[in-house]
Amino acid sequence: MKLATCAQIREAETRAIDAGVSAYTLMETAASGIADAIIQQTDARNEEIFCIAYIGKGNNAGDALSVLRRLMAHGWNVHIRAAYSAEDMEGLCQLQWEKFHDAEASTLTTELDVTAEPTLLRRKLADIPRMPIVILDGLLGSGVDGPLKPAIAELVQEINELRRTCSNATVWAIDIPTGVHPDTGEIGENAVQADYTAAIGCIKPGLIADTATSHVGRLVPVPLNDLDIQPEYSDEVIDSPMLSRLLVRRPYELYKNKAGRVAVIAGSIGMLGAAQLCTEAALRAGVGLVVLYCLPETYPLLAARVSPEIMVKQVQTYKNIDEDDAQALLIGPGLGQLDNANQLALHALVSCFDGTVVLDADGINLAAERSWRFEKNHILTPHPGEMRRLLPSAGMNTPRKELVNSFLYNHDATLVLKGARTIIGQRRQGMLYNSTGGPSMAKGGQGDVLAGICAGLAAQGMMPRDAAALAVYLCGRASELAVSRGCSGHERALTAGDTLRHLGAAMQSTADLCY
Ligand SMILES: NC(=O)C1=CN([C@@H]2O[C@H](COP(=O)(O)OP(=O)(O)OC[C@H]3O[C@@H](n4cnc5c(N)ncnc54)[C@H](O)[C@@H]3O)[C@@H](O)[C@H]2O)[C@@H](O)CC1
Ligand SMILES: [K+]
Repeated sequence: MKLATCAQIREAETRAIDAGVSAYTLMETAASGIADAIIQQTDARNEEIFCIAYIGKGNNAGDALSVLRRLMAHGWNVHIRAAYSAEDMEGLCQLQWEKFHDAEASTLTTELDVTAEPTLLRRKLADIPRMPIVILDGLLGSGVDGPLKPAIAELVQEINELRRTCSNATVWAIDIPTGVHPDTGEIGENAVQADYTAAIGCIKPGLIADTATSHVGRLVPVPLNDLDIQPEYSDEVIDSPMLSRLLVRRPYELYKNKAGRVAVIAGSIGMLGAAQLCTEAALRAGVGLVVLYCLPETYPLLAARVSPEIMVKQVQTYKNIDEDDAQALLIGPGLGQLDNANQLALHALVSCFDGTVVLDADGINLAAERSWRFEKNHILTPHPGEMRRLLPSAGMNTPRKELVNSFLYNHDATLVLKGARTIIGQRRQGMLYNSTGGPSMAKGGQGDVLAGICAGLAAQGMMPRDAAALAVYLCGRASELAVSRGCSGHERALTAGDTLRHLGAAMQSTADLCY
């Protein structure tokens, strides 16, 4: 999904309305997408769900009320906390309030809590049986102007307090977390801490600012096709509509020698698992053949350990690798320190390799130490520490986008700067920001899986930037599915192996255009 400022989205809205689309239709389309996204992402498991909408008085509140009406129709228990009384609501918000009331006539759980003390709400929450709570932040959206007024600021605090104290509460910000500046990402004195932010029609640039990451949480792009946004940025947030074109159906006659081959140099004593994870990840990315090259000291250990589908070849030194058939070469996961001869051999191998080279972990450390030049067919997947080794002169607080730009100034490669909201950069191309994943992935082994998938996709013919974008998105999505489908149950319990085992489900969810 493209990036656009609040002013640009307002212009697009005016153009749409001039072309005959009503503001009400835009709101209903947005709300329908957001409600679908919430239902898709909420781990229902046949439980009842309690939803509280926090509303202001503008169109952002109108969106929240329209979403709430849909969730109520879906059988959820709903409740509203409003900053203002119904008479103060603006046009479309008031209309949505009336529609909500009409729809709600046959149910009994809703009230407009304008004056109620927060303690009443807490008592009410204590009374209801333990069930998942979804909190909607519909306080303020792109119409925000200046510091939050007290009526809004108080409810922001209440949302954050509920999130902090109720382990079963999930906060969904509608369009923007209230208190985060939509265009700059500056965080106000009070700002909602969201688990998900459903971005409507475009991504406001503030949502991908480093400062805003922990307030925005998982970005959920909700398309609004009636808006013809003309962005001045070429940067984009990766979403399933962007990637589904890459997951094409395979020809029936495909066989292993035509499905790509990856050569891997990974693993050392103490880090054998990295080789196991990255080779299996390449296989699961759909590649036909994976060959792992090992030095004599690791050969017997790795040969006994990696998946049976992997070919394991022993070489006395990396100079002896003669690999003409592979379309991708992956170097680095758990590789450890090499002697000088093997370092030189790897440089020579990379320099003459025509396919895609994926460098990760110790592969990056080696390249940084030896000041390798990176070319168009190279993908590097550094975490922030490895990035600092690639750019030793960069300041500690340099924004991540600037780090990527500094690197691309000197190198023609595709750079994947890992972290919350992984960034993918390539010269003369807009930056790509990932939307999937989360803190569940903060664990060893995830990078090995990512590197293996990158190499596996590239070996199947994907361009480096496409392979990197799809790999990053799939790893995040697979991790989310592993947590929500109960394989790891709680975000803390996820392992890289769980991510790997959910790769197929993530591919299907991406092809199905899930949020
Ligand atoms: N642009 C579009 O095409 C669409 C926008 N939609 C929604 O509309 C939202 C924008 O709606 P609005 O322009 O009505 O704006 P908001 O709903 O963000 O809020 C505007 C209201 O908040 C008040 N306000 C502004 N700054 C404040 C502050 N610091 N403290 C307290 N109150 C403050 C204003 O006086 C005004 O009453 C978007 O974020 C999105 O949720 C959707 O309905 C879909 C279509
Ligand atoms: K909001």
